[in-house]
Amino acid sequence: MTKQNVVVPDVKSGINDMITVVPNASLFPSAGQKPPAAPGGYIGISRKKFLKKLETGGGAKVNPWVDSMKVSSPTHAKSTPSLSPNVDQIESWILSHPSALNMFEQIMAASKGKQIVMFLDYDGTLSPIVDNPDEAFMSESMRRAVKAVARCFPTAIVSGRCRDKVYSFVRLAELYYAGSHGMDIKGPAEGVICSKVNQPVLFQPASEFLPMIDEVYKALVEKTRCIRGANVEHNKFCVSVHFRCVEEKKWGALAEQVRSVMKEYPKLRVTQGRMVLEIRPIIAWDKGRALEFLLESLGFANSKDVLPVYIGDDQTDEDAFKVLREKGLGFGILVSKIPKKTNASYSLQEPAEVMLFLHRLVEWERSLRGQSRV
Ligand SMILES: O=P(O)(O)OC[C@H]1O[C@H](O[C@H]2O[C@H](CO)[C@@H](O)[C@H](O)[C@H]2O)[C@H](O)[C@@H](O)[C@@H]1O
Repeated sequence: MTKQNVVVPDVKSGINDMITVVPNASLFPSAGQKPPAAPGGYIGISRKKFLKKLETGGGAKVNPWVDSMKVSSPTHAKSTPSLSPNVDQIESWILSHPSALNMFEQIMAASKGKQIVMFLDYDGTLSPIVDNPDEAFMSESMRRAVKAVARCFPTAIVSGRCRDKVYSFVRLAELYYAGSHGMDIKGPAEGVICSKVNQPVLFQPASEFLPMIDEVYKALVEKTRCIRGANVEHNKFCVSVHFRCVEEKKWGALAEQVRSVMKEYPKLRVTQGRMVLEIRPIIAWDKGRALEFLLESLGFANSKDVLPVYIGDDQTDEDAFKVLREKGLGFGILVSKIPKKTNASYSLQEPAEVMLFLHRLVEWERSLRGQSRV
């Protein structure tokens, strides 16, 4: 196997999933290479303990892909007390990542004299996590909340999904959409002013990978056909292999099939999301770069007059949180019920709280403008 196709920069978990992060680790370490780093993103298990878990009887290493798949599984975490954070850890995490609802006034105080720009992840942020990715619908009340926010501030949806697919869920033409983990960016529909310079926005930095992604999608569908519950999703510039509905004892077989395909594609990498393996091009582009691109196209390149607020639940959202933190710009808000290592400043527990936060934003903006409350 070549070095390129073993890149696994992030392994994350999800909301109820006891997620862990394995930054810059390979899922398939080659000879002499260290096993994946400890789940540094997870609060509640030490690196030493995690490495120990990688060893089975006789010292044979468990397939690290399967291991990280297990660690990100709610059933696995629930049945493994050592993976659960204790009360002290939860309290200390809440102190360092307070609720964005409780801190609303402080957040708004920081926006004085600045243009707020909203960035919203989709799955797990605007819609609850469900078994079937095709049924991750957004509620009408959430749609109304996002629509109201977009009337007040430039608003973008930033998703791992194919842009058309996420648009079919959100159905609001006035938004910016960054699909395929930010590799497919489009501004609001024609007729809606979409940037300060009033130019349409369309950016696809991974176009040359389209044929390869089509090919790998077909190969993955074929190879995983025999594994009940496996679901391969074509996200245009990337592919998702879902294992949420695959029996845990089959995860090894699934990982093996994915590996057998991926070894032929050194220009693609695999990362892990919430019960999903994500296959995408090895290019220096992610949700963080998409955020920067959108701010620039809105006329806020290197500007201090902007306050971006990014809300997301996923490991891929960490790229955007990191950009905000490094630039000292705006705020990241992590949607999670459990402590996780994050670059976000604040937290919200679930999509219902995201909706409350959006409502408060709109009320705040309207009260500032002296408009009547709807
Ligand atoms: O960036 P996002 O908008 O959060 O997209 C990330 C992935 O979300 C979807 O998968 C996740 O949600 C599904 C529906 O709730 C769930 O079944 C799955 O287990 C989750 O991983 C989407 O299907 C993926 O293609 C996205 O990459």
